[in-house]
Amino acid sequence: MGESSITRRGLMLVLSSPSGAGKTTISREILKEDDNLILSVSATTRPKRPGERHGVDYHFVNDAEFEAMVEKGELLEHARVFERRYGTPRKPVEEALNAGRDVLFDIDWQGTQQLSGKMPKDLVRVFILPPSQEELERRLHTRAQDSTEVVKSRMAKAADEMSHWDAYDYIIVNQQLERSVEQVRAVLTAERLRRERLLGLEDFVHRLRTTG
Ligand SMILES: Nc1nc2c(ncn2[C@@H]2O[C@H](COP(=O)(O)OP(=O)(O)O)[C@@H](O)[C@H]2O)c(=O)[nH]1
Ligand SMILES: Nc1ncnc2c1ncn2[C@@H]1O[C@H](COP(=O)(O)OP(=O)(O)O)[C@@H](O)[C@H]1O
Repeated sequence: MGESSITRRGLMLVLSSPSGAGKTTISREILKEDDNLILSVSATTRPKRPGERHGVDYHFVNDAEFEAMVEKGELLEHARVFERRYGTPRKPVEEALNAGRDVLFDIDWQGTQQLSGKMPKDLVRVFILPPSQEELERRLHTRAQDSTEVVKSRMAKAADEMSHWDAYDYIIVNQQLERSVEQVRAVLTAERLRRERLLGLEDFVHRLRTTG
């Protein structure tokens, strides 16, 4: 039996949420069990939290280094969040997509908006909401790596961030973690089958229809 000759361009799976809703936790679960999905590691000027690793969680850079990346056009998108700068390195993304690999982005609504303008066909946008305001606050405290002051400022911003839900294709309320993870997987499974992403389909069907 021959293999089907259908291949596919990679897709860009964007996960956004107000800080603390659970997107980092969900991303890690998805990445663990998906060989064709890689994480886009952003550059940021924010300080490293305990447990975070340079080049794995973020590329931790200073303001001058970040500005140099912007100047050289090395970032696909960039934005300011909580007074810090964040951006997506372009090269790894382009290489992955061309190789048929999918890329997961943990970026905010500003970055999503920029990518929507640049690469609308490759983009699948998922917005994650907390089940309630109380639970969001509880999760921010549980994470316990930010000062009370930072938690307060993040709660204040959450209301603003959540107003951008309508710029996303899929909305997931992260109540039970396992269920949310399943839901993101379902989106990924379906989006991978979209006709527009498939390459070599005409030839494949032509051969299926040719007798002899
Ligand atoms: N536009 C943009 N946003 C990013 C990027 N990397 C991270 N973010 C967003 O910046 C915000 C703060 O991220 P972080 O400091 O890691 O705190 P978190 O809220 O615990 O994830 C989150 O909303 C991220 O999605 C990026 O490369 N571009
Ligand atoms: N479904 C869930 N139920 C309970 N706690 C959760 C759930 N999802 C995430 N958390 C917890 O909430 C906190 C914030 O999650 P995190 O993934 O860091 O959020 P984000 O990346 O959106 O800022 C973490 O302590 C995490 O373990």
